Amino acid sequence: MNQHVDVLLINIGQLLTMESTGPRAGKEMQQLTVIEDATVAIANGKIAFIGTSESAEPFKSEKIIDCQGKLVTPGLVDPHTHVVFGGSREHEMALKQQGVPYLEILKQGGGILSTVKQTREASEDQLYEKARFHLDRMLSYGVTTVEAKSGYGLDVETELKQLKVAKRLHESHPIDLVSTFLGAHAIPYEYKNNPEAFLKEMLAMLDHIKEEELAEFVDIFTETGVFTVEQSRDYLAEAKLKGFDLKIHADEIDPLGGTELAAELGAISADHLVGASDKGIEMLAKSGTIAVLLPGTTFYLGKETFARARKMIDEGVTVALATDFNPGSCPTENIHLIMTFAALKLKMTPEEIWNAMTVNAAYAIGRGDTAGQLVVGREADIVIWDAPNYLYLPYHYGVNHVNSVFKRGKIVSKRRDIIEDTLSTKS
Ligand SMILES: N=CN[C@@H](CCC(=O)O)C(=O)O
Ligand SMILES: [Zn+2]
Repeated sequence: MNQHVDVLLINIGQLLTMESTGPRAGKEMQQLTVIEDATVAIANGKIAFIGTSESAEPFKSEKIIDCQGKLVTPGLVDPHTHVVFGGSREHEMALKQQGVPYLEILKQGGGILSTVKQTREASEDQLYEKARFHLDRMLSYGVTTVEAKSGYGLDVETELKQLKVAKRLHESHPIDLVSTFLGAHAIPYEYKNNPEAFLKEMLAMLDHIKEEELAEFVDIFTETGVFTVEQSRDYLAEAKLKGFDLKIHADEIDPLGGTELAAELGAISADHLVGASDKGIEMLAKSGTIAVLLPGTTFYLGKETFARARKMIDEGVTVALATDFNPGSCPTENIHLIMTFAALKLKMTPEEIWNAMTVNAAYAIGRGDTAGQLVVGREADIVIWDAPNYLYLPYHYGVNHVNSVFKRGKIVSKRRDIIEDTLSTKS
């Protein structure tokens, strides 16, 4: 008897399974399992079959989707975003054009601190609606799992408000959200002359955050004029003792040594890394700390020098890519654009880019076992692309290539009606 499944995707031109037993480091990032002329069967929200059409057993389904030779992949994972925030910062564009540096705007009370003011003023519901709008857009780009940082409160009440919004969105939005506590994102005005006392106040929140399951990771912005390497080390060591995995905004603008610190503390990821030293890169390769690179930010900050992705990969580092979506240094949800930046500015190959946005991105936020791969028995988070092959996305830039997005086997975003759903049986 033909096995009954809920959805059958047939006539897939190219299928990337991204199947992997762990994060892919260095040269392994060149590996890609590509199945030509493939079929995927979905039952109870999970993948029931994946393979060539020829090898597919006869299935029965009320929903057969003819993929018309298109590319099909796992849902993308965005492992570094600041998606919950109030307001916007378009007025900073003119300052940028005049050449005022990012850290100077922050020093003058703008930048992150401007978003802090707007986030403090917003109600929980306002923040929820605004973040939902941005998440809908991310979903439309084929992103099915997202990391979300707090860090625009810099006080107990607003940091908790942001984390609660992320939790509510995780429960209500098709995208899965993974939360990071970034209370140490900047020094608030109230603590201008006493950053240590501020860090203490943020650390005092950790027990409550753990109890209420409001975040899995603790992050800090280690940067000139923000937190020093020494302050970051003490802060993160304490967070680790309290059972949190660690992340660092490391060497984004000035090469202070945040990369080395991330490796030393066994952080799950070190993010940005534009100024990472040779030693830092070597240490990342040894510690297995994932390098989350954010070329959209480097572009938007108007920098000429990008993170040394080639050196990292050549030396055996595990690299992931993310949008860094936020209202200041990278206001875009367009992860396809990040693919193109990764190709042209980081000189990453298409194979490395796909690994960096699926398998490795999932491992960078502790979701390696559930997201970023299409494997029998896993949840069916799948994207059908209006593209003939995986090379096409970094190549044709600046636009949205998604045809349809499935989350747990259900279509949650459908941009084009060219796929025919037919009521029939394939045997
Ligand atoms: N650099 C620190 N944090 C963010 C930017 C936040 C902002 O400018 O609002 C980042 O990752 O780029
Ligand atoms: Zn960030």
